[in-house]
Amino acid sequence: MKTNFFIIMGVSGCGKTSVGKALAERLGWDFYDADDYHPAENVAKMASGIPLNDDDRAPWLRELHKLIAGSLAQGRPGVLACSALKERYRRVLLAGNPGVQLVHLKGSYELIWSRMNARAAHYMKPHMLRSQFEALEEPADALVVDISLPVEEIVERILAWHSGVE
Ligand SMILES: Nc1ncnc2c1ncn2[C@@H]1O[C@H](COP(=O)(O)OP(=O)(O)OP(=O)(O)O)[C@@H](O)[C@H]1O
Ligand SMILES: O=C(O)[C@H](O)[C@@H](O)[C@H](O)[C@H](O)CO
Repeated sequence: MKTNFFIIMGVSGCGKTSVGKALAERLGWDFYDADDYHPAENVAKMASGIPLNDDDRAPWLRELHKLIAGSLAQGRPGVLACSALKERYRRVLLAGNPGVQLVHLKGSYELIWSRMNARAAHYMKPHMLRSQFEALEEPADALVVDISLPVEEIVERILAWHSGVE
């Protein structure tokens, strides 16, 4: 199956936005950041230091599923940066959406912690990182890329995979 859509996933601060944008630019595909689709209540909850639960994420995931289905239906390939931490969340995103490839940006707690602390003001505060790792269920079917590499190199690896399988 030809890949028409990438979901760049992983815990907060793993580099989804940086890698997703750069990848979309290289491919000439549309870029979407799932953070832009959180309802205001979810952002307020995270900003107050409370992790989201399954119920908070459910409507957000349904919205993102529609987004992917809509872009595939229009024949517009895309890249979505989305935490997609649990298997059941990924099932919602992928249901009936063929040609979507997951890319898991994987790195240590310590590395991501240090990057989150260095990042300019963001509603997701570094102390929330523990809960992100607790929620994470690593996918078995993703392309896994090590985030200690520079963004450009991560993008090269995804592009190499993409050209190798098609
Ligand atoms: N491969 C990398 N090498 C060095 N720095 C990186 C890399 N990837 C991301 N960063 C930096 O780490 C920080 C977090 O990256 P980014 O915002 O892209 O992550 P994210 O997964 O989208 O985070 P969130 O989900 O919390 O929005 C940023 O300051 C970014 O510049
Ligand atoms: O599922 C979640 O808990 C959220 O999507 C978070 O991962 C943040 O929105 C994102 O990472 C921004 O920091």
